[in-house]
Amino acid sequence: MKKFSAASTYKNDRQSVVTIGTFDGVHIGHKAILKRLVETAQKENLDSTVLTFFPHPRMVLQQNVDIKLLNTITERTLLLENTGLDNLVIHPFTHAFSRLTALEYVRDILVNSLKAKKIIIGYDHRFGRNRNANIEDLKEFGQTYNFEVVEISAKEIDDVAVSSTKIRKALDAGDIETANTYLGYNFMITGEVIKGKAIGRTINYPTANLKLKEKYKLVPKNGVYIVQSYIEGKKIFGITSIGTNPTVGGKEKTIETHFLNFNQDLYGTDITVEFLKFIRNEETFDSLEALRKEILKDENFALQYLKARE
Ligand SMILES: Cc1cc2nc3c(=O)[nH]c(=O)nc-3n(C[C@H](O)[C@H](O)[C@H](O)COP(=O)(O)O)c2cc1C
Ligand SMILES: Nc1ncnc2c1ncn2[C@@H]1O[C@H](COP(=O)(O)OP(=O)(O)O)[C@@H](O)[C@H]1O
Repeated sequence: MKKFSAASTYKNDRQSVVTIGTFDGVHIGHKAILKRLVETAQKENLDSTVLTFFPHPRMVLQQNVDIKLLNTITERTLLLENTGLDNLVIHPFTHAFSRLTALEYVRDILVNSLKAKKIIIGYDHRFGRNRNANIEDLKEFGQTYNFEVVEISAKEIDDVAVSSTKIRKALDAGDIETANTYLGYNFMITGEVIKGKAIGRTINYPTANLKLKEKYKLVPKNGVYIVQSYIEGKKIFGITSIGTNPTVGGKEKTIETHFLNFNQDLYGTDITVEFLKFIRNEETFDSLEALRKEILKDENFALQYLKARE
């Protein structure tokens, strides 16, 4: 897959079949569209091209809204790459871009830059300044500029019944199983292991504290989860606590994982934690000993759950 950091840098002799969207999550609904894109391109001897935007339009247009995304741009890029497409254009979504008229957008970006011969798009897609234009307008532009519009119907979209919003809501409620089913992979968070208060080891539960690079990454609701990671290529299960650690008087939100049957220095390394199941809400305990006993229960619950899955 070739990656381009703006439509203006796109270079290609071949014409393309294009699909456009934010694709946050690259979930099973997105994957159905992307599969169609790649298959159409192969059949018609065109390049398959995805036009996506970063930052998320709402991060730019509604700056007071603290929008959280299912994927970092790195994750989105990797997930899109795995669909087998030829070209990924990550176009900077700026105020200036949002002010382009429908005509300017179609002519300059889709036709002149991306050489669109065919555009596969959802029935409710809107574009151009103030989202003024719709799919019927796009079809008209197609007659002027000689491209075809393939509409994905409401039924096709409803049949999948998946949306990034539904997945965000599931994660906000700690419903990892629903989120993972819709995503088609395990929801994950990547960060660098940093030093914490070094209390964990004193209760025999050392925890790798993750520092996230991206402020906009969605973190599931506070609580305790069963997770898995790949450390030096080996799958290791763990129990993750998300929250402010009220028992030890914490204030900042932390994401910390105790890996099961594991003893290794992880400071400074990048770790990806894949979420498998919610165990319980975060609680305030009277003592560290009471917390230790509860974590022991969490550990046993996780071991049983993982054993039953085998
Ligand atoms: C599985 C697990 C469950 C946890 N549950 C809670 C909890 O319910 N309440 C709480 O205050 N802290 C909870 N913690 C966080 C501990 O307070 C924290 O790991 C401990 O203070 C060590 O912090 P440190 O990494 O800064 O040394 C939990 C930690 C783990 C690993
Ligand atoms: N089973 C384990 N799970 C998580 N971290 C472990 C484990 N064994 C050793 N470690 C190491 O111990 C560190 C955590 O110890 P801890 O006492 O909780 O200190 P901190 O407060 O700095 O996180 C981890 O960052 C990692 O380097």
